[in-house]
Amino acid sequence: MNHNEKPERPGERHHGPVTLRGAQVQPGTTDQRLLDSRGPGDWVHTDPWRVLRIQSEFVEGFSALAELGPAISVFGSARTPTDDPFYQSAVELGERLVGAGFGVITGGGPGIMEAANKGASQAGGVSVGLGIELPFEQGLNEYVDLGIDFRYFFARKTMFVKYAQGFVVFPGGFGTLDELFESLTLVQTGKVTTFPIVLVGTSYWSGLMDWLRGTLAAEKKISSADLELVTLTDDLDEVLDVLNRAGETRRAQEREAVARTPGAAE
Ligand SMILES: C/C(=C\CNc1ncnc2c1ncn2[C@@H]1O[C@H](COP(=O)(O)O)[C@@H](O)[C@H]1O)CO
Repeated sequence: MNHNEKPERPGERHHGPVTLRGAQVQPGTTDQRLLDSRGPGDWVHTDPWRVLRIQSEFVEGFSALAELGPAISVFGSARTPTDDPFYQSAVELGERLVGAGFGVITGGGPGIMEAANKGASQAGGVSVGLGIELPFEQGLNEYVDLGIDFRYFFARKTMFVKYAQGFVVFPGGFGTLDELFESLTLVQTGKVTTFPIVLVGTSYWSGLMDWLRGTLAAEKKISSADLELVTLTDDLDEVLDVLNRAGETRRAQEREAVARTPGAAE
């Protein structure tokens, strides 16, 4: 009992504002009920429990990445072998992103993800891997210096966007397309602003770009301006240029926002 609680009469229990008497009084304490319980475990497979697990992925991700500086998310095929020219290009991009003051975020897996992490780590920068639980064991690639494993794709995808200033996308399959189109939708609908999306590999991506222009834009399912949300190039200088320019725009916007804040000029 603490000093401002009412004294308990025999057969009576107080829990904060609640008074329990007679059959309402449960034996033992709340701690005992938590620690001693040995009930069936099937509730861990229920949706209310999953909601807590999902929540914990956001909490873990937000706390691990809160102090990450400016970063770029790099995507591309998990199946790209180390002797593929795009692997080498992703290593170089990782290095150059670090040189330009960015950390590198990837899905933490093999292929292009490994290459970008390798470049970032070798250049002494921040190399982040956001792994995903898959039906087969694989683990984070060896060049990830800050790794988080996710059960849920959607929680992981939030981190790719929230902690990056832009996306660079190398040739890839369904996973890469999913990440590309999610980011395009977020930019198109204004959910993220000043967010460059760069596709590396003109010959790989030009069929898709032609289809977006010739079918989606032509049939007015997207506007022609939406096509300008993407930069298509083979040139890493251009990739860096696009990302740096967006970084400058973002910093100018932040300065303007501060200047508009009441009392900031005083
Ligand atoms: C296919 C193999 C391993 C898959 N391992 C992955 N680990 C982490 N992230 C992955 C993995 N596979 C896909 N992703 C995500 O999707 C993108 C690549 O998918 P794609 O279908 O290969 O284009 C990638 O950016 C990740 O975020 C066996 O080697």
